[in-house]
Amino acid sequence: MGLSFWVGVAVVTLIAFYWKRVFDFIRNRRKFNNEISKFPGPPALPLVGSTYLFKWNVQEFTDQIFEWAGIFMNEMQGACCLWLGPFPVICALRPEFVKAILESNKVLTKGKEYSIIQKWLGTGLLTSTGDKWRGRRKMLTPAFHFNVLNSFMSIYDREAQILIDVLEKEADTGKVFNFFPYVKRCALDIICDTSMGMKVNAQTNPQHPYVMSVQRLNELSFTYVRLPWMWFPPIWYASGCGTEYDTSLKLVTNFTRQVIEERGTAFRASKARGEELNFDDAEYVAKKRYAFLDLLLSVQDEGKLTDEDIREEVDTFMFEGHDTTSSGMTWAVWNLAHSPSCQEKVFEELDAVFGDSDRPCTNDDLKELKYLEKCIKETLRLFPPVPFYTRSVEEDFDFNGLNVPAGATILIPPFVLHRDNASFPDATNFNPDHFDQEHIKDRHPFAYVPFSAGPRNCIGQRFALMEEKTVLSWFFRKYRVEAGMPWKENKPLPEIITKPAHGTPIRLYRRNRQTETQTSTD
Ligand code: HEM
Repeated sequence: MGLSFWVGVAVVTLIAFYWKRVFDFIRNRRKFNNEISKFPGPPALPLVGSTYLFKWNVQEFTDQIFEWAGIFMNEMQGACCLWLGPFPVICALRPEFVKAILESNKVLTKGKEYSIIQKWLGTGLLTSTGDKWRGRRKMLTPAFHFNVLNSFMSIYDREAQILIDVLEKEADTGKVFNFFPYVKRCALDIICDTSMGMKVNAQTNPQHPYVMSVQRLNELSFTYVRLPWMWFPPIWYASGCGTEYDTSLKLVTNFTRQVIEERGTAFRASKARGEELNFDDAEYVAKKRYAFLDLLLSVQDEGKLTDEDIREEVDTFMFEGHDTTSSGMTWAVWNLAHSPSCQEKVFEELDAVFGDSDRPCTNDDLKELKYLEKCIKETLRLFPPVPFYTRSVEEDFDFNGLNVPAGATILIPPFVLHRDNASFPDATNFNPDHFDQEHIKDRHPFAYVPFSAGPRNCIGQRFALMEEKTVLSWFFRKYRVEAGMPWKENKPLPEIITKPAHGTPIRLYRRNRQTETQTSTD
């Protein structure tokens, strides 16, 4: 008897043995497909889904997303289905649906795409779920106590001043240069110091191996998320991405482990001297200059965290806490470079608060910088640093009779929601007045969700706004910018973190009457 006979016998035996499971699987899959097929969406083929339609060029892909969103926004309560290979992704295109998802305590688990960053971040706050996430969220919330954030002001301020200094060489040359890498290194220095109490000095030492590896991990993670065939390890490794990812990962995680060890030794020594962590005493916190890591070490002392638990949380802050803010700041500079009248209003506000002094920026100053804040918020609207985020549906989710079956993924795309003219008149243009109180009150609160919302919102929101305001206040105290490329030519690339396709090409001028008069006659 030939091999095919025995294979046939094996298959029949397996089916006979597992018939109930096979039967349940087929029945559930049919029910699932039936539910999903009710959602409108671009055409899909078996196995490849809609990916065969995807434009290869990321910029063209961005345009394609907007085109599809425009078509499906007004159907099925703003829900449509995009098949990413064999996986259906339900996209939430209207604020009412977004609210139902983000406020729900049932849809808290992140989507499958987060698996690539899990290799780096483990199951830290961003990627964990269930009781682990709840426990960690409770544990980490005190780290964002306003006394702690206020104590970070001196770090934001110091790094902003270094940024101003390193930019000196670009000022008044009349040459176009890319501002983005400068602000990125500034944000990286800020997050290293605030989360680990460690200075990597990326602004003055850009070739630092840690700095370069963090950058590479972010880029490779996006390649993984966008190309579903990379989810198969043989292809991921054959492409070279897998090996490069692993090498960068080793370097980054070893660096964090070493910092934890060193800081842990210092922490235990101070504890032996009788010093206790106390966030309620503002003066004490300011003097001690805690990093997030110190809070984690104090919790470890109570036996609640291992070294590896601490590592995943520190790396989560590193991942979430610098690409996001640098994206926000670089786009803000880009927008203001294209809006001289708005830039002028920023100058007026800054001059009213600081005059021509070079004194540090304080938390009280930040409260005065209301127009700058509107510019930052408007930038987060047009170019949300996190362009989309996802949730895994673990039990059927009902919204006004619309059933999203268990097993589906829901995608929330601030990038699309924020450009809906129904919520933001003239939505594709930069206009800080969108954040005037009278406009905010007329808008659905979930039409604007750059930091997500509900129980899994961004824990670093206040940190981010304080950092961006401080750095930009220094930048515009010192410099005036002009755009080095037309607005429409520099499209946003909705990678894991939104980036400008051509960087941030600008010309920089010192803010003083003499040079401003000179450049205006150039
Ligand atoms: C402009 C800057 C920032 C933006 C736009 C932003 C945006 C977001 C968004 C949209 C989420 C939800 C992601 C999801 O559901 O998958 C999130 C979560 C998170 N963010 Fe941010 N973020 C920013 C800055 C920061 C900073 C500075 C930190 C830390 C210092 C931080 C730490 C986190 C953490 C830990 C989470 C996970 C929270 C949880 O699941 O409980 N973020 N952020």
